[in-house]
Amino acid sequence: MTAPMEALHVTGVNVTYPSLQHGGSVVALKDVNLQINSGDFVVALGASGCGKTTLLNLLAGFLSPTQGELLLGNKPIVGPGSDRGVVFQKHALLPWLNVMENTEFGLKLQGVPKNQRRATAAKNLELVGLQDFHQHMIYQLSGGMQQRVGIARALTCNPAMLLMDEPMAALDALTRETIQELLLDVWRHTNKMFFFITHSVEEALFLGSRLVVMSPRPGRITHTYELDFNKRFLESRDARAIKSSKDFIAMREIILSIIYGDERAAEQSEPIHV
Ligand SMILES: Nc1ncnc2c1ncn2[C@@H]1O[C@H](COP(=O)(O)OP(=O)(O)OP(=O)(O)O)[C@@H](O)[C@H]1O
Repeated sequence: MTAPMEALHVTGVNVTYPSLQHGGSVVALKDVNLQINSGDFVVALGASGCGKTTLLNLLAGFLSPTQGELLLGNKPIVGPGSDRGVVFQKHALLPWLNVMENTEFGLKLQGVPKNQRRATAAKNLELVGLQDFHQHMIYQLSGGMQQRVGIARALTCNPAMLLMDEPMAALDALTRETIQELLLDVWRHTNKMFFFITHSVEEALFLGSRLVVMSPRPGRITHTYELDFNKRFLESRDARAIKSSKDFIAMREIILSIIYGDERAAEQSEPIHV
């Protein structure tokens, strides 16, 4: 069974939260518009508080917009669903279950027969290089291996879209690079929509086929860039050569100057309240 080839449309989305500090409301997202097609790897980057997690929570269906619309295919997003898999930063696996049981968990909840769900989970564990670790308990795995289980688990219900909120943030630099490369292989293999949040400009440039830069107060998308460093990696397999290339470094400096500018501006301003 392949995931349906459908696009995600975010149109005119605003989110305001009640502000505990100031009594009024905080505008977390303002007039956000975004389209993601099958095979797009969209990375969101921006200064702290620019609304990245709020946007991911909307896509996951954990949160509803104050205004605007989110459509996956023809269906409005009104809550979490098996058409979207989420990979969290950490602590999302069930420690009392082994690797296979964690990976097949979503299919078990759906009532899929054991043989069938084990076959699907095994395929996804192979995709992330954990074919020899089915029986391991989560505490027996390194942080990088745990994130591989997280990715396999998020893929197991064959979602149209994979949502990732800083999934590499807790990993050491070397493991992080290995998982970045693995993620690009998974992306090429599955051709799903990927939405990925990071604080690392280098990671964003390396992974994304589209980079959306967000700016805080109020949170909005201010810049969009189409990128091909990921495709260049998939052709050459030489991540170091790509990350040290002139155009990669030039793009990194452009993005850093935007984000540093936003951070300085945010330090000097109060959140926008309504
Ligand atoms: N539940 C909430 N209640 C009130 N305000 C919130 C809530 N969640 C987020 N905010 C505010 O909304 C804004 C956007 O927050 P969000 O977590 O989406 O940003 P972010 O870009 O993911 O930040 P970071 O990079 O620091 O994780 C911030 O000003 C934050 O303080």
